Amino acid sequence: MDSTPVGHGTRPANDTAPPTALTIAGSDSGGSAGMHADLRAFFSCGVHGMTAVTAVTVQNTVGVTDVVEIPPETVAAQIDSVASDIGVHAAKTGVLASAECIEAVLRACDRHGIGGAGRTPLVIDPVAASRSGEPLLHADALEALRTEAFRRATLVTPNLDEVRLLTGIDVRGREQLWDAAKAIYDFGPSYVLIKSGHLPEDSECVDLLFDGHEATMLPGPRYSTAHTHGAGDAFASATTAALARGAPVSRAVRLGKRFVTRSVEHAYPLGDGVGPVSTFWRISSRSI
Ligand SMILES: Nc1ncnc2c1ncn2[C@@H]1O[C@H](COP(=O)(O)OP(=O)(O)OP(=O)(O)O)[C@@H](O)[C@H]1O
Ligand SMILES: Cc1ncc(COP(=O)(O)O)c(N)n1
Repeated sequence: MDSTPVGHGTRPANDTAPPTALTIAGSDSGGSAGMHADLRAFFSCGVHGMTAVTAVTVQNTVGVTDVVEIPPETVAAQIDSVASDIGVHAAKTGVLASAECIEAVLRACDRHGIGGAGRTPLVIDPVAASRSGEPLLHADALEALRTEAFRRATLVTPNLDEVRLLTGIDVRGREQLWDAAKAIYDFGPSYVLIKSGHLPEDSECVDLLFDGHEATMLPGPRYSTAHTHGAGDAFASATTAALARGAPVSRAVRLGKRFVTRSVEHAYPLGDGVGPVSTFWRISSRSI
C-alpha cells in the first residue's frame, strides 16, 4: 500500500489491517445502489469500508418513494469521527442531496486532507437521480458541484444524464464523449470518467477517461440485461478501493471498469423492477 491515511490512521498500520475507504452517500433500503453497493464493492476488493450517510432513501427495485436528508452537521460529524480515529486511504461521494450538504462535506474533507492535489484521493460520482428517474439532488446543488466540489476531486464519474445536467451537452454517440469529458474537466478535477451505459444503440460499453491531455477509451462488452441498478456505484467504489490500495488513477479506473463489467455480467433479477449488478461476483460461488 503506498497511500498514507490521514488522522490517527497515520500510526504505523497493523500488518493485518486492510486499506480503508469512506463512502459519503445515501442508503438504499432495497440494497442495490448507494452506500449498500459501495460497501459490498469495498468488501469484494479487500478494503475496509466506512460510511457517512447523507440521505436515507425509501427505495426498492421499482423506484424511490421518499428521501430523508441527514442534517449536514451529522454528515460532517460522521466524516470527522472515522477520519480522526481510523484514517481514510480514499473516499468517494454518491448522493450529496443539497448545496448545504456539499458545503459541509467539503469542509470536513478539507479538515482531514481528503481531496485536492497531493492529498487523499476523492472520487465524486455526481449522482443526480435514481435509475428510475426520481431526483436525488436539489437543483441548486448542481452549481455547488460545478464550482466547489469538482475542483477538489481526483476523479469525477458522471453518466450521460449527469453530463447533460452539468454541461448541457447531449451525448448521442461515442464521438461526443470527448466533448463531454473536456467540459467536465474545465470544472477542475484531475481526471474525468464518462460512463457510456446510457448509449443503448452502441453494441459495446466504451467509457472514456480524460486527464486533461489524453483521452483513453475503456472498452467493454455490453450485456443484454435490464438489471443494472447500482452499476455506477459499483464502478466508482471499486475504483475508490483500488485508489485506497495505492493504485495510480488510470490503473484504478481500469480495475473499476473490469469490476463493473463482471458485476453487470452477473447481475440478477429481484423484485418487480430493475435488479442489481452483482458486486459480490468474486465470492458468490464460494460457500461459508
Ligand atoms: N449493459 C451493460 N453491459 C456492460 N456494462 C455496462 C452495461 N450498462 C452499463 N455498463 C457499465 O457500467 C458502468 C456504469 O455505467 P452507467 O452509464 O450505466 O452509469 P450509471 O447511470 O451511473 O449507472 P446506473 O446503471 O447505476 O444508473 C459503466 O462502466 C458502463 O460502461
Ligand atoms: C441511495 C442511492 N444512491 C445512488 C443511486 C443511483 O443508482 P442507480 O442509478 O442505479 O439508481 C440510487 N438509486 N440510490
